[in-house]
Amino acid sequence: MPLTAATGVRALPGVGEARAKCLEKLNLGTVGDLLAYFPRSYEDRTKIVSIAGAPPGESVCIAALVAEAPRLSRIRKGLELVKVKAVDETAAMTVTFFNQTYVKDALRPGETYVFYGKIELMGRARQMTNPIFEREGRARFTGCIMPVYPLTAGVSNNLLAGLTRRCVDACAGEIPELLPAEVRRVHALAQSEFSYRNIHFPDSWESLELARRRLIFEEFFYLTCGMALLKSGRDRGRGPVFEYTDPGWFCSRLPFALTNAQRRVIGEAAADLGAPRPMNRLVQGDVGSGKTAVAAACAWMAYQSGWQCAMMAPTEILAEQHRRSLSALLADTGMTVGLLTGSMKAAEKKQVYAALKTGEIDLVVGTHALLSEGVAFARLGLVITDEQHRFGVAQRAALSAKAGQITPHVLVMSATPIPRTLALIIYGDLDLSVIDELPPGRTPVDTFIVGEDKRQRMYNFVRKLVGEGRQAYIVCPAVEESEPAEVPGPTYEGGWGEAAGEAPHPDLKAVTAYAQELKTKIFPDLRVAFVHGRMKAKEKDAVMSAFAAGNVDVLVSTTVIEVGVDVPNAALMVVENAERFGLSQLHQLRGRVGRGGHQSYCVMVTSTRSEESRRRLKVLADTTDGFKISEEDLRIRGPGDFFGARQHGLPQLHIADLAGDMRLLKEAQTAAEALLAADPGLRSPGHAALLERVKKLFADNPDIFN
Ligand SMILES: Nc1ncnc2c1ncn2[C@@H]1O[C@H](COP(=O)(O)OP(=O)(O)OP(=O)(O)O)[C@@H](O)[C@H]1O
Repeated sequence: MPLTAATGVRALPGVGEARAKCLEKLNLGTVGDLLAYFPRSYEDRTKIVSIAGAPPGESVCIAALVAEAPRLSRIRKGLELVKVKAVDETAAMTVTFFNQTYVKDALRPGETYVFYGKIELMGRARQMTNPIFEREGRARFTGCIMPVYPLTAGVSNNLLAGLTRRCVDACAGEIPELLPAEVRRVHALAQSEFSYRNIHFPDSWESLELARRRLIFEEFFYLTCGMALLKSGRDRGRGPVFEYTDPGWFCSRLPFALTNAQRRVIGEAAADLGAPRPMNRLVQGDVGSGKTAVAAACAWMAYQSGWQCAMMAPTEILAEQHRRSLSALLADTGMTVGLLTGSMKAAEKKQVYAALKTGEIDLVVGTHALLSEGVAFARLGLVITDEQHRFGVAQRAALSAKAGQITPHVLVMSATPIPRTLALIIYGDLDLSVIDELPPGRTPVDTFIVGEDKRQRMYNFVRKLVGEGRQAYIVCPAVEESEPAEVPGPTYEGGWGEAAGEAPHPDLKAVTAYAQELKTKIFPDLRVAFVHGRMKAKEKDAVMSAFAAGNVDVLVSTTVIEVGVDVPNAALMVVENAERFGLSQLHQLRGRVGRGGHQSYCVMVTSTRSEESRRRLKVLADTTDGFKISEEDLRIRGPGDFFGARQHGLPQLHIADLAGDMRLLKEAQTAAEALLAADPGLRSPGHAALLERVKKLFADNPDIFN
């Protein structure tokens, strides 16, 4: 039976049940999976030299004749040696294999093999240890550019290379060419078959580059098309038209005058809310730029128009805080604000469910608990998510689905400024509003980088500020707090950001121990408290509330306070082991202070000697512009770290890298835009296969195209 992309791996020679199981661990179930399993690097095995001409210590290929029968000797138990003499016209060498007895029969005297390995000189004798070899002329593992695949137990590189070679030979030509000819011509892209052949078994480095370019472009192209289709799909939905879209009264009674940027963004949202097409807007604002007021204004317009609003936050502390600050901003509006989090008692939840269903609650703030089955609304018209890259397309869609037949308006808030090209990809389905102005009267946070030698001075400084009536945070990098499970559920809720069920991080004790030390030895006269993600929600809330109320002077914390926590009286942020944080994260942490009228400070304590780390931290000391910082962060760490593993909710990319291949990303964006302008929705029959492929890339979220 001829191989096709759909053929299971069991049909390949040498793959039995056990091997198939091992391959499954790498998600390799079919020939098509193997074809799309790209090497992570390549080994240059193209250099073929003579024995005498081989530079010692360098990996090379040598074609040599096996001069005599290999000899097997047992040195001791568990150590067996096969030695063989090989010659070419320039010299002889001894080839030694440890614990590979099969070699004894595999190498035949009088035949020529190509050996790939390093020549070592022992006096004047030449020797090679454990080389890879194959019969001359086969050129499967030697004399070529060898792909190096990501592996797992039971799957060797040679096995994968062998299987993939078979698949490529049998069906690379069958892979349909989905990139339109015009796109390939304009962007000088290689053909599909060529690219699949050469990404696995490049015939030269130039061919490899061409193949990579095409495949990366292709992936970006599908991604951009997908995001654009998503957006146009949303645009076609029917939204609730808000009759009341004048935020004037709401704004006039706020305790502060809105900034121009806030006004503009509220205006943009109001225009969306009054239109029949559902709003899909991302509000990006640097830390402390006042996004909450924008959310409140929208929620109020929903209420005035007779619709309910749901706001989803990534953590319980934030949900609770949003509820507090929204309640304050909406105090005299007559709106009922509710809270729904996973740690609430079942009876409390039930009450909220009922009140949402009857429409008694006008605005509900909550965590992922809002997505629970029991949650149903009377008239959900507006969904707000506070993202920080934590929800992504699928979860936003899940909350919107609670609105039943209509497509509610969606407002996404993000405090992590991201470079525009990336924003287009990650939030490509959204319109963008930027709050690019801070409320007046904010003095920039003074930022210092200090070493261990200044620790005592830092403590004195904490004491001095507390003496002046301010409060301080001291953050330790102990636990990966801010990495919630990707899917909503009890893990996230219960664990509050740390995967529940995992053994506590050994450093966690450090936070508690450090807090204890501060409490008893360093600041016995101050009110010191601590908070971390493994505490029960109630305990955390109690500590946070006490801090917010000014009843705690020094709050020792893990990064649970990273996003959004708002205590204007806090004027000092100390970050321990600052080198262990990402720049954007440090920027977020710094954003927890300087929120009131007080001069505020950020002290980054580090004992790192690494030049690179110090340079990174200096970026932060030099600028307070979140966009600049995020660009630098992206440049240094790449998008994986930047967003946390797969937190952006995008399909997983096989070969393209969102930070590294920025130029190709831009090219692909341009090409996709042009194609979609000519054929919106990719409805022409000639693009049917392309459309299928785009949908497949988003297969994790099949609903998003409906
Ligand atoms: N126009 C304004 N004038 C004065 N203060 C304001 C203004 N807008 C908001 N604030 C205050 O600034 C603080 C920060 O606002 P908010 O919490 O909405 O910021 P944010 O954009 O959500 O920032 P973060 O992402 O860091 O939480 C709050 O204490 C809020 O009351």
